[in-house]
Amino acid sequence: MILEIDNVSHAYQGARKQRWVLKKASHTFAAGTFTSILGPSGSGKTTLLSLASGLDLPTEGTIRYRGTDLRTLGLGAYRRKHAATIFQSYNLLTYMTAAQNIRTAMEITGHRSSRRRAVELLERVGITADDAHRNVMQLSGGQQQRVAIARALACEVDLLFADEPTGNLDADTAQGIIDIFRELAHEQGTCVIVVTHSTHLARQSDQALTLAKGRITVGAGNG
Ligand SMILES: Nc1ncnc2c1ncn2[C@@H]1O[C@H](COP(=O)(O)OP(=O)(O)OP(=O)(O)O)[C@@H](O)[C@H]1O
Repeated sequence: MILEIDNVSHAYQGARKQRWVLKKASHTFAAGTFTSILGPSGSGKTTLLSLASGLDLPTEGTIRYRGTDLRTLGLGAYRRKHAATIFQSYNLLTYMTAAQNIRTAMEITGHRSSRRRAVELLERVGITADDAHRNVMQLSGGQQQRVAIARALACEVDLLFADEPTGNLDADTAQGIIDIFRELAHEQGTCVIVVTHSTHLARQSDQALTLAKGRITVGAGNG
């Protein structure tokens, strides 16, 4: 298994006491699968994603990448080498062009920065060569989302996380993004894990999980 969430509990410190958001959540994820995670607002989906993508360590329990505890692997190394995340807000560098954003990600993750490869990756997600050289702030929300996906592809990792990737997009653009995720999982063997409120997206994933009461259950549930 590429990723194991093993009895993970997570608490945030409140004014007076700790508030447990995850309570002994467990699940294992295989390479080459596209998984959606549904659940009511506030159920801890983003928290689970941030732990699984190595932004923070769980209060209790273990997360393993190919059998190794992330504590042993180191969160920084895990994020650089194995896990890419597409955030709700895209987190693009706003003073750069789309291609420059991709090249920066290549440099940060230790890949050779190449203008040609950056444009290739952008074209793969439907950004034209012309748009690749425009400042990202001149692109639409859907295009910025695609740039964020191309940036994740540039990292050449085998785990891809996305938080509400189709939330602000029209139906056609959203479908294009879902198709990219399916292709990445099924043709490149990437493990794609997406947090969403969209049952349309969940129906097209290989596996829908629901987070409720701090635990993960298999199936789309009522979330
Ligand atoms: N950094 C933090 N500090 C304290 N509490 C937090 C923090 N992040 C999240 N929470 C709380 O943890 C709970 C779960 O939040 P989380 O964002 O993980 O839920 P979610 O399922 O992703 O919600 P949504 O669907 O609305 O995005 C919420 O009650 C939230 O207020």
